[in-house]
Amino acid sequence: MRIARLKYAHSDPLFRYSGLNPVSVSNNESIKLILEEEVDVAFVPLTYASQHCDVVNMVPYFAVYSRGPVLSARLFKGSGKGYAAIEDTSVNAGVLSALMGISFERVSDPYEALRRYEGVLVIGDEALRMTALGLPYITDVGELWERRIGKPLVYAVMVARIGVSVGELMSVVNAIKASLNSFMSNPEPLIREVAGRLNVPDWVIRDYLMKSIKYEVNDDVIDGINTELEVLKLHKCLRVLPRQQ
Ligand SMILES: C=C(O[C@@H]1C=C(C(=O)O)C=C[C@H]1O)C(=O)O
Repeated sequence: MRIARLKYAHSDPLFRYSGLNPVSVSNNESIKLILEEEVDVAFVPLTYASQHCDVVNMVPYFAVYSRGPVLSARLFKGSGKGYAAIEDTSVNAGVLSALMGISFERVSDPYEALRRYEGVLVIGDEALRMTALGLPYITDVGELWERRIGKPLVYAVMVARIGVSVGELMSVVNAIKASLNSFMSNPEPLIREVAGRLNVPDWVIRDYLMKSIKYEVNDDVIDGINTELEVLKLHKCLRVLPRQQ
């Protein structure tokens, strides 16, 4: 099976020890690879999964979500007017639009944007670097969601193109499960590896991968997804594959 992972640090525990060889892509690219049939399985933002529910099913074992401060999705405080977001966000931008009633211009350089806007939404590894620098922020999206909604905030879901082999899919699920188990049983080597790559202190990645980001899908996560689709005004058409016994 051809597989796409998200390029951000949150997905390292899912794949680092999996033995799989996924292509590593941005949020916006991940759904394109599915639509172009370049990959069969991918982690994609919940927004795009729901917008393409005619093409994909959700695979209900792993997702990328948080319960509380996420560290990697923050509206950083700038010194100008209005709000901007980097290009590769739809989930976090949708959440802030829905909960704060704000809209975003799009920017490619978040540091430059801090001079021009009063708030700049940054996600992913660059947001972790800004968090590590202690840059002031208006809100952490995971923290805001927890306070206002009180359910899991799901950023990315695992999807498979409709019609792919369930047997092959389950071997991918098992490989990801094995990777997560390896990480959890001895987290420090990967924490150090990721911290070195991002050039941030180990504690930031330890907090991020051990406390902020969660992976395991359960009924609360499915319920959180349904609430999130309502809040973001997205279609509730995404089918969830039955779990194999
Ligand atoms: C929490 C994060 O999740 C990412 C943010 C997303 C978004 O804002 O659209 C979508 C999927 C995730 O890759 C992050 O990278 O900061």
